Amino acid sequence: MAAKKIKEGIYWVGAVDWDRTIFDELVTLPEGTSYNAYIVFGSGKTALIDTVEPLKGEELLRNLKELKVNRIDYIVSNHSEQDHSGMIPEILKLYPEAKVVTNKKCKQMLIDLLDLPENVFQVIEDGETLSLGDKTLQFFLAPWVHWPETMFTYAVEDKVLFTCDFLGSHIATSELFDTSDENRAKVYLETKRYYAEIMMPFRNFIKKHLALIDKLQPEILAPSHGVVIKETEFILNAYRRWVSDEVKPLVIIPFISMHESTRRMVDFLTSELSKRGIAVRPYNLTSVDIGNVAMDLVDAAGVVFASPTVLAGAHPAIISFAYLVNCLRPKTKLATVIGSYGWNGVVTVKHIQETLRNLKAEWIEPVMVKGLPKEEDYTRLEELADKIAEKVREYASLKLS
Ligand SMILES: Cc1cc2nc3c(=O)[nH]c(=O)nc-3n(C[C@H](O)[C@H](O)[C@H](O)COP(=O)(O)O)c2cc1C
Repeated sequence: MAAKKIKEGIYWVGAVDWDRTIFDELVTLPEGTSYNAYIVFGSGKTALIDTVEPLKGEELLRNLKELKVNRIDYIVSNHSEQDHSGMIPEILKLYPEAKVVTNKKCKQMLIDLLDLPENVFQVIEDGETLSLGDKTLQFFLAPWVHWPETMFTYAVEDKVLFTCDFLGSHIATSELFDTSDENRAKVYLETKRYYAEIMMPFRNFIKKHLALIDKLQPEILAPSHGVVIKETEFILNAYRRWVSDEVKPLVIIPFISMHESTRRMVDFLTSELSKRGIAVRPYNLTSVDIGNVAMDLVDAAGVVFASPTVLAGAHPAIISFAYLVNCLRPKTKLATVIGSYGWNGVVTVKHIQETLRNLKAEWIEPVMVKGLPKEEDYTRLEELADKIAEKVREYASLKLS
């Protein structure tokens, strides 16, 4: 994709990965992705802000050539992960006069990850500025979105904030900005997916970073994946909702069933919750896109883990999912377990609860059934639906922060 102008003297020079389907060997990419690098031409100096995934490095080099960039004074590194930093060694070869501008932690990580030598760095502190002549860059440490060394770079006069992974989305597009109506829904969805999969564990750090952005009042948010954002409030408001403690009256039921017993319980509970006016979404974990479940976890009030007992514990697919939920630390307020067993179902409940030790949710009494659910088991599920519905209403009506 050719270089694109953002403002006078500021250009997108990144790369678009149209057909990438998975990231970190974990996260699916229904819309592909992009690696956004930017160049800022001041009257005196030129700064490149982040680079791209080395597999797409040719695209970055082509864009620099197209813009006739014959000197780079600074390579600003907002984040040391290789999809943004991986081309720094190549850029240093082509522009040996350049200094890598970053914070102390990021410097060490770049040395560790890319084997860069000590002498290429210029270390900055939180809030420090760097003059490019008629343009100024200011750096703000923004730890844990999503690594400890992450930071933002602000083009002060132009009011463009380069946030690296923060506020990003995995979208491959030829559109630089998010302005078209058709694009809006996609940007919202993919930004939510990105938040759910990458940023959600860092909710409390993000609250602080949003407060900083409120102070800066940038006109443009330029993340390192997906579209560049002109309608800043559209994305910032979404983030504000996601990181708040408010939940929606939604219950998700991730489930596995080998011989249909657990599935019958899931179908029945789904219907009973729906009858009680609670939004509910069962997810069969054998075929689901985990990103979709993660998006619901952003604001669901409750999760019901539904599993058969297998070899003295829960089904491994449920445990694998529960492990992920434990890492993502959603704000889910209540949780419970349902499922079927042959001779001992207690172990299943314990296995799931132990896996979810980071989840700060209220645990509701589980319903475990021997074999297929019978009349009295359906009655227990009705009672469970009553309890869940009552609690969900209570939690979803609270304005917690
Ligand atoms: C491979 C396998 C291992 C099992 N291990 C246990 C077990 O350790 N403890 C137990 O109580 N039941 C065990 N069972 C029995 C199932 O939990 C029981 O059949 C249950 O009703 C299956 O639920 P489903 O129909 O939702 O798959 C096992 C079943 C299978 C197929």
